[in-house]
Amino acid sequence: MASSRAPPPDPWRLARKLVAMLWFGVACAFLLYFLRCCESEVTESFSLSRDEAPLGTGRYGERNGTVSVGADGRKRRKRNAGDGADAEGSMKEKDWRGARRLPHALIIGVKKGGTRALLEFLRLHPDIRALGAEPHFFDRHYARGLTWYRSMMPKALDGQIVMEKTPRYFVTAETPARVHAMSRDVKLIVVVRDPVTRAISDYTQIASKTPGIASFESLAFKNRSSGQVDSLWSPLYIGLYAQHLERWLAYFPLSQIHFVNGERLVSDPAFELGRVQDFLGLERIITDKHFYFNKTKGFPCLKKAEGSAEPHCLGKTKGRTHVHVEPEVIHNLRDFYHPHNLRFYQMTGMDFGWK
Ligand SMILES: Nc1ncnc2c1ncn2[C@@H]1O[C@H](COP(=O)(O)OS(=O)(=O)O)[C@@H](OP(=O)(O)O)[C@H]1O
Repeated sequence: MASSRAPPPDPWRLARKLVAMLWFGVACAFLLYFLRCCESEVTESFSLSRDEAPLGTGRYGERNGTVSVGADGRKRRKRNAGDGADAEGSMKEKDWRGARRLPHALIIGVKKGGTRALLEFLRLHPDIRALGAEPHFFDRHYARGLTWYRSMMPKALDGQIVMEKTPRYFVTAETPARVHAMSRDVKLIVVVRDPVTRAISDYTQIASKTPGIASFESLAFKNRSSGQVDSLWSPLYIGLYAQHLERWLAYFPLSQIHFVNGERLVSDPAFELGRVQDFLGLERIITDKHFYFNKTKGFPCLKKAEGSAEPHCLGKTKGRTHVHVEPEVIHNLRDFYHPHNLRFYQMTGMDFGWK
């Protein structure tokens, strides 16, 4: 009688099946990993080819149906009620979805004008992604190329404005042409402050790092007795705003350059922030509700810092006590800057009221 029992399984066949299944599993896992990993790179190379465009057209916002085109033709992310304060947090969660892009806006100066305060305040805006450090790309690291520069930028969603600040850009001769070569549409922001106070602030910082440095009074003049100012001494040279602006105007129209009043950034930060948000084509989200005046610091501070619930003032190197400078020297410098300031007011169409 024939047996009805099935023959025992062939161990080799079983092993081959198992190996094939294992390979299939490994291949699937690899494929999934590869797709996820490369998603941001695909977006990056996409935006790299769009270096000319001020706002790239990465696809994430579009896929979510959250991008609209504004009157200026720029794409904007639509914000839901409640978005804003926690937008940065949610951005961090979704960081892998963003793409690194070249900046759409630059704070190009001036040193000691209040550039850090402006950047810190702007970072509260959910449509701004700002690099914290100063990359010094256009003045020091230009040879590293735009790919390097782009890799320094924080990831941003479609419609978000990427920006950085390097105050030295305003005064370096080669920078305007280089910035223009990156993008003719980039928006430029300059925080200006009374050039005499700015020079003293600059010197105070230099002196804090240079023990034994000569006095401000002796460095400010080529010849103290004749009152001939040394306009090439860096703390004084930076304050020749009209001269520096002229170089930028050879490449960019005035309408593309926004001037922040450094004194008013201290006395009324919400006012200046409102103007900057308008200039950047952003909804006015940063308002006086975000600031309080810290009596100890003597400066406006943030009620809540970016990504935190804690109040935040700028560090010790911002808003420090200036070195004493003889009143007569201050008077001489005011006279020296007077015609330069008038020219600057004329060029910008703004009277900053420096004495
Ligand atoms: N809110 C707030 N808190 C502190 N400091 C403030 C603020 N707003 C503007 N400022 C002024 O910013 C000055 C420093 O300017 P910068 O940030 O451009 O300096 S730097 O070039 O980056 O070194 C700094 O200059 P000094 O007062 O001379 O230290 C401040 O006057």
